[in-house]
Amino acid sequence: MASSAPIGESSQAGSSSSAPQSSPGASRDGPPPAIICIGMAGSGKTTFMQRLNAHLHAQKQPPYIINLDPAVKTVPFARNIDIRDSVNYEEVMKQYNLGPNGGIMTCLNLFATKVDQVIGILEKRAPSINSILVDTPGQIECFVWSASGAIITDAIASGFPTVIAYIIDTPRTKAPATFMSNMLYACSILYKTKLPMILVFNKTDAQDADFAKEWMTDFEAFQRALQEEEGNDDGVGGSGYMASLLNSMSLMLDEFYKHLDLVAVSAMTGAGVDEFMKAVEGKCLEYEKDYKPEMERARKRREEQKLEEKEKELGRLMKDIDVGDSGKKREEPAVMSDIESSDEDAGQGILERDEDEEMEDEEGLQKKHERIRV
Ligand SMILES: Nc1nc2c(ncn2[C@@H]2O[C@H](COP(=O)(O)OP(=O)(O)OP(=O)(O)O)[C@@H](O)[C@H]2O)c(=O)[nH]1
Repeated sequence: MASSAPIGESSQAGSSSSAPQSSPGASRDGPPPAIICIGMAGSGKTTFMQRLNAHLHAQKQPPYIINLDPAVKTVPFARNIDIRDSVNYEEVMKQYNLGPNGGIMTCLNLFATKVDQVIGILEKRAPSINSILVDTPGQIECFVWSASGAIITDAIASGFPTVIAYIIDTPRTKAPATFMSNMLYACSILYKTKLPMILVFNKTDAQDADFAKEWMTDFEAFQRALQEEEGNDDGVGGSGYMASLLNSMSLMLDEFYKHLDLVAVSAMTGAGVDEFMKAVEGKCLEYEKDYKPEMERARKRREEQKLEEKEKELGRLMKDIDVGDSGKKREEPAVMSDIESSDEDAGQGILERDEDEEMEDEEGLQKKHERIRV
């Protein structure tokens, strides 16, 4: 179990008082939106975050930034909360004898045990911040498919209107089959997180995203492109099972596209960032209207189930006590909490950074890590 760095306080979080109306946070009452950046390795998540950060700073609406990538060496922007302050990735790998992906997942697991503190800090900061940006590990599955990824995402989404920005490397998605694979992945993330999603076609300075817009709005155009890729005229994707698989998948995706916004951006040049922020506003409204009520219903169901299970367990325990004590009466616990173990660790460990903190060099990081024992 990772021991924790002391909890620090930032006095520099962005102020909303001077926020221009174009900010998603400024035009809303209630909590600021959270944007979780997810994308394949190398799709440009970090560069996109850097661009958003610069854009929001230029508008005098500095975002609140959380880095959830424990393996990243350097991050080119200031973070308010950084997973690397709580867990030492190298140390975790060494101590638990893990590979790179296992190391990331274990770091996320350790961090997830402190998520209530992160939410506490965010709630405290909420009145004075305009938006929350969350960077995730490049090993997408470590975050999206891990229990800790879900715990962190759910915790943020339960308090803040949350939008998933799925970053796509446009030049690498030009081939119809790759495009479809990427869309299927986006579909699975949408299904897993159940949060509003924006498809961010990045690197449009190198390859425009017109083809993607066309394929997402014109089913026949995509079918034609698939046909051309396979180099045949006898039906999409050739013959046999492959043809029917591609046909069914593209039909399914056609329905899925209705729930998505597509934005073409270049994290490198800054093109499309305004459109992205507008899309975030739209998705925040969607979150309030559709996602939040559904999430609350799901949470209520889970709580009811948990209570039911606890009652069953308590019943079993009482029976065991009666049987095991051969008739001798024991003192019964007064309340449920008397028989539950308490998590002593739960209230400590998250360090909130000073926004003015310098970007760490290797030496600085090393020193920080020495404070952190895993
Ligand atoms: N041409 C171009 N290159 C970009 C753009 N955005 C990012 N890149 C490049 O893409 C590469 C990967 O960018 P990163 O921001 O590190 O990508 P990432 O998704 O954070 O990477 P991981 O965290 O390792 O998964 C870098 O070489 C960037 O310079 C863009 O808009 N245009």
